[in-house]
Amino acid sequence: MSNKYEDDSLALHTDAYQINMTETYWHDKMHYRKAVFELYFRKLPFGNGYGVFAGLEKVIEFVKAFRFTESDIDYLRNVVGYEEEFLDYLKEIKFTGTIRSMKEGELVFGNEPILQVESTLAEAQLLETALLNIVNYQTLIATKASRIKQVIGNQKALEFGTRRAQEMDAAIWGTRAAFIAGLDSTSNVRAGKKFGIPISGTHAHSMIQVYKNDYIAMKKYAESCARRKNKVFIPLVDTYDVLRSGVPAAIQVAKEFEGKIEFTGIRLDGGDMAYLSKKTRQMLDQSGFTSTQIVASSDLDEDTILSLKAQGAQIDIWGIGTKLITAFDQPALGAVYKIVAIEDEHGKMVDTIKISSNPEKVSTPGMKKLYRIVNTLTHKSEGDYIALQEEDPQKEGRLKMFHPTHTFISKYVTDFEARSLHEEIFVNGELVYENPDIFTIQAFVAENLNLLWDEYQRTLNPEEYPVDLSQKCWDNKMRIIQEIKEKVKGRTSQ
Ligand SMILES: Nc1ncnc2c1ncn2[C@@H]1O[C@H](COP(=O)(O)OP(=O)(O)OP(=O)(O)O)[C@@H](O)[C@H]1O
Ligand SMILES: O=P(O)(O)OC[C@H]1O[C@H](OP(=O)(O)OP(=O)(O)O)[C@H](O)[C@@H]1O
Ligand SMILES: O=C(O)c1cccnc1
Repeated sequence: MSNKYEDDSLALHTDAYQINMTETYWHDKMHYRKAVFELYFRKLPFGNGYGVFAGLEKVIEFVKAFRFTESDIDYLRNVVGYEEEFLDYLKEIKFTGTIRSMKEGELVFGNEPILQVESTLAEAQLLETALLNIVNYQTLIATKASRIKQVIGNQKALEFGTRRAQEMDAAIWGTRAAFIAGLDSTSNVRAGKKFGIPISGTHAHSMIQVYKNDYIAMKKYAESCARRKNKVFIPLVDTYDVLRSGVPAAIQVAKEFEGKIEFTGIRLDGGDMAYLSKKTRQMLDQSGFTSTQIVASSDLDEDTILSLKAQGAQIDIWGIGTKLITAFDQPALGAVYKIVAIEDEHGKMVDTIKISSNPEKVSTPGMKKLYRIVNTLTHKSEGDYIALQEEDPQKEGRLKMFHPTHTFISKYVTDFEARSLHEEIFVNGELVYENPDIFTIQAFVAENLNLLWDEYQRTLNPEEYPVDLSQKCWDNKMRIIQEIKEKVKGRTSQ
């Protein structure tokens, strides 16, 4: 081992600047002031019409365990040399605040708070990097998986990506995110054990290469399948020649082992999979194996799957690896963590804002609540609605919803239910929320998608889903922007 520190606590899984800022606040006696931060992204990934939130389970694990260990303190002393009293303060720090969050599997859109941290300034600041790290990755993968699932429909999808994932944690948590967004199983056995995700597995080309012959390898494999409880036999048929060797060998072995194995499928991993799957289907059917399914894998994503389906490929099950687990076409979600309110010297909460020349990047100040406005006649969502904490949109008989930058785009909604999208996860440092099991979360995603019109769900050029501010929230934002402009003007004219 290249280091002399005995543990690897996660409190240091942060950017150095977070500790630098915390030290400044501590020295200035600002560290204990109450602050509110919000985590959100601005733009949906992959041009998708919605995102699927994942990451809360790991956020809970992280916050629960958040403590600097002796060796963390030693390390900070040795490499930065922070003053001892500050290190003493860090030694004692743990999370004492409140976290509100969307539930895992909730649909999420740009510019709405996924998660809010209300705590001391120091604690809230020190959580930033890890929270973003977790939510950015898992939400990205869940969203990619949901796109793939849109195209696959009711057919089965198997997650195969571990070998290509950006390291071990990404494989484990990525496959969990993919499962909650609608995939059916994982090839990662540890993820199966850790999260209860169903596991599945066929075999690799190497096994055929070892025996140098499709028929002999498949026969040996069938013998071992026959010894297993589930008896499942899914040979890979494309090592040498799909139609002349792989499929005929699989059929021959399946006939010889009839009653001893379950010939549930064959796997195709290359070549022209539209053509090969159609021919394979014919061969299986002609041999009486009409219920044996065709599994396809090989660099699949929503585009290749859509194209294969359009070509009439006879594929029943899709194995998806690299392009899903690495979010190949967009490797990062840009979620940010912004302070929206801070306690002043009189104990009063004051709203804060970050101005940008790009209107879409100006943060929305204040402590806010997030609602999904569900039309009670159509049972579809009219959009999401961000209101100030003291407001209750459900009390409005006629709710005005308008676009926060193009305000002339507006509508009134009358028959609606304003569903609050935030749950309390921690209250005053206590964990008060129990995350549901992964099957419940998966069902929750499907339920949530039912609330969205198809126009928001298509994978290509979906309609923009409304995420609106209440009039009061919008007025508050404009007032604060105006105040800041006045202040800046005052300074430049001095
Ligand atoms: N009929 C098809 N239409 C569109 N895309 C296809 C079709 N058949 C296969 N593909 C996709 O084309 C790509 C195939 O690329 P490539 O030819 O490099 O791989 P391969 O045939 O699997 O070869 P190998 O097995 O040697 O890696 C994969 O992404 C695969 O999913
Ligand atoms: O293509 P992906 O979507 O990433 O799916 C996973 C891939 O991993 C395996 O290939 P690999 O070449 O690693 O091993 P093999 O010898 O089993 O083909 C498998 O055959 C898939 O092609
Ligand atoms: O079980 C499989 O077929 C599998 C697993 C991981 C990667 N590729 C294929």
